Amino acid sequence: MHGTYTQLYKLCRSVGIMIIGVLGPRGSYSDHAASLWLSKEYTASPLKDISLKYCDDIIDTFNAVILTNADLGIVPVENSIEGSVGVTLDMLMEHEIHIIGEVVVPIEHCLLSRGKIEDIRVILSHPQALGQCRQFIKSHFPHAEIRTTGSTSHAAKLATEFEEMAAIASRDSAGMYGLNVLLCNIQDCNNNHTRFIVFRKKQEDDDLAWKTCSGSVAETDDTAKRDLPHRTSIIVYLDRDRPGALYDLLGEFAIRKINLTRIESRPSKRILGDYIFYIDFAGNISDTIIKDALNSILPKAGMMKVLGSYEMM
Ligand SMILES: O=C(O)C(=O)Cc1ccccc1
Repeated sequence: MHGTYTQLYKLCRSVGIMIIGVLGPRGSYSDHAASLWLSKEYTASPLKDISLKYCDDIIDTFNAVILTNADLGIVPVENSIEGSVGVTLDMLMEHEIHIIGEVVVPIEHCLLSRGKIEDIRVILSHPQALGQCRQFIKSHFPHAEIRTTGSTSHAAKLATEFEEMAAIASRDSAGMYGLNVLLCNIQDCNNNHTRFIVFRKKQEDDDLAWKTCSGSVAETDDTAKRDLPHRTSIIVYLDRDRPGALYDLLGEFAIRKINLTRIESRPSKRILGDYIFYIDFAGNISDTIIKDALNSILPKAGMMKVLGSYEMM
């Protein structure tokens, strides 16, 4: 199976097709995020040059880029109701990837089924979607069996099999899989948005953009894009547990008036109570002030990984 995919990728690349890994099947929110991103980035070039590879889950989407040479991957990273997508953060730490863009997608979950509301015994969806509709499920279907799936569109596909099954998924996937929309906008807060990241495999010179000093070649590329507001994402591990270590690290941003847009901790998986930090901030790694901040953090950190700078949405 793996060999067949690899041959297919080689063929696509040889004829100039860009392959993008997303959560499948068709109709997932990741699929929608990919369309939005492509329409923004590739307005001039025809979409026939792009081929989406539908992956079973987020880990497979990373593998498509890391192992089977998909050019890009698009995965959810955080949601305004449910917070971080833990598996995405873990994969960002585990693999050598480079973030090149982000897409923010408004999410309106619907309850889809072949049957009627009173038939529903089983509710299927991606864990993030189930989390975003936790109160809805508890109040409307307190006795339903809950089953998790790799994506919301996979849930919709499965729900076509039995009338007692309902999927929490997008309105688009109802049309694609021939399901009825029983209820719409069922998430626990009206304002529901998910941020997706667009990434590729890390290249050797990606780190030169912040490791080289002012006036170097790396600093001068892509000047037009640098004028748009950018976000930079890094991962830091502090190694030695000491009072004020995080304060000290964050101070490097504060003294330069760099605006942090997100900070998230995740277990290091070494020992209980040991964490790595995911930090996003406004600015581009090609900017001198950002380079200075990163180069000042480097000696204070046990490990620092720069994930990339990309246009803010
Ligand atoms: O399952 C999907 O459709 C995804 O793309 C993951 C997801 C699930 C719920 C909200 C946003 C993204």
